Order: sequence, then C-alpha cells, then structure tokens
Amino acid sequence: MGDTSLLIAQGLGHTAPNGSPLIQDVSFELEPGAVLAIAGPNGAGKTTLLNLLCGVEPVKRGDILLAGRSLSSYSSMQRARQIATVSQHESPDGRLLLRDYVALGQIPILADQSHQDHQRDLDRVLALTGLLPLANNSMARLSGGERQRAHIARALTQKPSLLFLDEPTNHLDPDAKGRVLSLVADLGITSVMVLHDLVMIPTFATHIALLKASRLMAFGPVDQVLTPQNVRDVFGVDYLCLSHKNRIIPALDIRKSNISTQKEIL
Ligand SMILES: Nc1ncnc2c1ncn2[C@@H]1O[C@H](COP(=O)(O)OP(=O)(O)OP(=O)(O)O)[C@@H](O)[C@H]1O
Repeated sequence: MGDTSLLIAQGLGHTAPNGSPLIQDVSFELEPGAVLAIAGPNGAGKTTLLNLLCGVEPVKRGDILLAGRSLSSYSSMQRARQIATVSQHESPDGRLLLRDYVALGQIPILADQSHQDHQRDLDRVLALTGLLPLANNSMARLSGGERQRAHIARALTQKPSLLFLDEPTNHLDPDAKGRVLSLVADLGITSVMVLHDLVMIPTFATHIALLKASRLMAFGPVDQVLTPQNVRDVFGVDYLCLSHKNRIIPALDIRKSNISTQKEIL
C-alpha cells in the first residue's frame, strides 16, 4: 500500500439485493491531487463504484481507506469534513438564492471559523466558479451549466480533500462542458468523476478507471490506459488520436456499419 495514497480501494465488491454482482474485486490507489475519470459502458457499475467510494453506499466486501483509515470508521460528520459529492440528481429548491444554496455546503464546517470568514470563503468560491454576478439570482433562473457550477460551488464551500462527481457534464453544451471540466481539473483537489465522454478525458483527467460488466478492466495514468486497444475491448468502438496543430485530438468512430447499410436499403 502506498504511504502517500489519499484514497485506496481494496478488493471492493457489491451485489444487488437479488445477489447479482454490481462491483467485483475492484482495487486501486489514488495519489493526492489526481483527477480520476471512471468510464465504462452503460450499466458497467460506475455510479455504484462512485457511491461506494464516497460512502453513500455502505461497503460490505473489501475496504476503502481514506488518508490511511477505513472509511467505515469515519462518523458522518468526519466524512462530510473530508468528502463532498455532486450527484446526478441534485434538486435544490428553485426559490433559493444561488448564494444561499452554495452556503449550504458550509454546514459541516460552520463551527470552524467566524461568520465573516465564511462569507469571505463563499465570495471566493462564487468568484472561482464564475458565479459571483449571479449570486442573488434564484436557483430556478440558472441555466443547466450555471446550475452544475452551483452544485460544484456548494461542494467546494465544504473545503473537501476529495470531491466526487457523477456525470457532471450531462446535458451540457460543449462550452458549458468545458467550463465545468476545466473548473474541476484546475481546482487542485483530488477528484473522482464518472465521465461518459471519452474524448474529454485526456484533457481533464490525470487517471482513468475503465469498468466493464462490474469489473475494473484497467486503471492508471490516462496516457497509459486510454489506448485504442483498451477502448475497443471495453466499449467496442474505435478510438483515434488525430494530430492537429501539434496537438493530439482524440476522437471516436462510433458509426455502425449495419445501420448505414439499412439506410442504403431504405
Ligand atoms: N440497488 C440495485 N439493485 C439492483 N440493481 C442495481 C442496483 N443499483 C444498480 N443496479 C444495476 O447495476 C448495474 C450498474 O448500475 P450503475 O448505475 O452503477 O451503472 P453505470 O455504469 O453508472 O450506468 P450508466 O452509464 O447507465 O449510468 C445496472 O444494471 C443497474 O440496473
């Protein structure tokens, strides 16, 4: 076990109530500052793994160590002081002002500092996430991209050492996607996110975990693991690295030849 690892998964397993395996024998170690993307086909177990890692789902098989200590030994308050999550289903009351919604993240650390210091931190996070000009808007008036940044801002006011995000770019346009992922990548906080969009991963993550049918097929630095062979094995599609203006631009060839044949027949 690496002494410097912040998060360690050891032989994690999880089963559905009917006994079918959802996660099988998953082990990896993550260093502080890493940004881990969990990728895999639909139903592979990505959200289940994320929920185990952040403590939403209790661990019944294997163990998770956070800063060298089993996550199960943390009280919920201790966990909230280390871990912040942005789930797929955040649904804040639309009448809340953005500023008040983001301040909810400070609840676990309210006693740590003065009201003025909390207000200063809140302004800092709102500025960092580009939301300061919208601070007095109601949540219902925000766009999808702004709302996603508000969820991340709420998580950041918790001052976590680990940030978990489940599909943070779902339903966002390319510009909003870029803003959300750049924000996470530049935070300097160890982060774990479920990401469907493979071509975004080389730009915004340092590490990748490839899941297929509840098993970890590969884990490691993105440049070593996100290879055409692994993508073909896990997703059954071709992963291409195109060269443009001295940059490598990743691309996916997802066209299915049998469907184009059908179109020709029609
Ligand atoms: N509590 C549960 N009981 C039974 N089956 C479950 C439960 N939770 C998840 N599953 C099933 O386990 C599988 C993995 O689900 P999970 O949501 O982790 O996959 P995922 O990789 O995140 O999928 P997607 O990409 O579609 O979001 C799915 O087939 C899902 O239906």
